[in-house]
Amino acid sequence: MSEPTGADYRIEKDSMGERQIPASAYYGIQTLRAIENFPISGIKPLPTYVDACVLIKKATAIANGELGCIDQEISRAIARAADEVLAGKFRDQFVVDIYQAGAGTSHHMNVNEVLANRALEILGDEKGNYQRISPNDDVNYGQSTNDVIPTAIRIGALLALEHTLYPALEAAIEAVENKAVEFKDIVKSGRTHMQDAVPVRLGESFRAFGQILSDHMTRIETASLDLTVLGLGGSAAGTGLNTHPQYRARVAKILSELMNQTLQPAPHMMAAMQSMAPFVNVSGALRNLAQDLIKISHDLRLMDSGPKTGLKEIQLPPVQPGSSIMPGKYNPVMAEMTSMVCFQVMGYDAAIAMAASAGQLELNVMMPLIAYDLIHSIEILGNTINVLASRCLEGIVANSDRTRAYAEGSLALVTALNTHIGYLNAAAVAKESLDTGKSLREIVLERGLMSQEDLAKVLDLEKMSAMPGNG
Ligand SMILES: N[C@@H](CC(=O)O)C(=O)O
Repeated sequence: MSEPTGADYRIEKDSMGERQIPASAYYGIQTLRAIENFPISGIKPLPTYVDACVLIKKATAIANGELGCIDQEISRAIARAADEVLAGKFRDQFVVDIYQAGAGTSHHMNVNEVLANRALEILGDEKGNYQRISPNDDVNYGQSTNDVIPTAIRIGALLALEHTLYPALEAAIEAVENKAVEFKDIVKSGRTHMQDAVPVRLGESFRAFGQILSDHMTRIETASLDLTVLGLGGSAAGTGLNTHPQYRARVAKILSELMNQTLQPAPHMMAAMQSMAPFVNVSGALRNLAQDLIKISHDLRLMDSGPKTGLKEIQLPPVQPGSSIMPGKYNPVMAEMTSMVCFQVMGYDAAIAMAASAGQLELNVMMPLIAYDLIHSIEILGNTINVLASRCLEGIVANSDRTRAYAEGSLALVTALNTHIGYLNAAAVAKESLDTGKSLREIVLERGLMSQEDLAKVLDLEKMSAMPGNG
């Protein structure tokens, strides 16, 4: 980065020396060094992660102000600066690459510097006058990256779940449950091993999707309970050095109020700071959802395959021309995109697992990777499920003639004859039907295995495909 010139810069000083900082910048010298050290991915911190860090800084400023650890006026200025960032201002000032200093110290100092400089301006002072408000001594009073960042990952994940994933899952569940009702009488051939199996109802296939998704939502909600237990107040190593005795409880209470969610201090700060288990747990629940979502999106693609040479049991809503060369082609693009996002979530989960296992003694320095991968996982899954619901699931149309024809022609219907003519006789009927093209009905009657009347009762597709209790 080239140094700014003339009145365009201010001089800031840290333990390594002096540097020129662009006069307009709210970040400071430690952020500048991190920008230079980590030109890695070009990916800046996720807005939700910035929100999480800034919410924590607001809570710590209020707690430390109330406890007399920092000046009241400074506490109020930091809290106001935090509110401005939360309202969307200064977002371009959070600039450190996601692959950065272990533990997240660079991003953390970026947050401390932006809030200190904006708080200085709020008090009518100049940016960079750290004698008055210091990023380290005031904004970061009684805190360390080591307790702030694991807390920020918790808060960021909770925000992302609440704002993105849960509403999307609710919309998708509602969409497939509506389809379950709409398709309740539509009989289709079941398929196991990708071979003809006994008939089912298309509506039940969608009811199953709904149940699968709502079970995942419960699993994720259960896993996320761990995120509400905070190591904030442990400072550098979990002992709480430099914190007021009442700080832990007070900051958790203030953060709970800001989040409108019950958060509590961990029974053992060191454990909550060192162990990444809560993140692995949530990520595992996301991976689990992703795996079933892949299954569902693949099922949709299979059932929609065609239009002339595939199953075409359902029609997914066409949302864009599919081909750059083949006219009139509409591809199941929403389902395709869903699978890709799910693979990414599974990749993030593998990276999170490796990072989580790399803690040493008092700290796991791999937290920046966990922060990005976990929050991004939640958000891309949420965004995916949201558009999958509105642009695909809600508009699915059944091709009931096609499903009926497949179901009627399926050899697996002989399964219903097992209890009447025995498995071996039924297998012989199926084989003859496959070899000769004659219908199952015809062969059973020819062989005198059942009366026409009994056969009609047994080969009743509606009865065969009914779920117990659903008629
Ligand atoms: N991660 C730092 C602490 C901090 O940045 O506050 C360390 O343990 O050295």
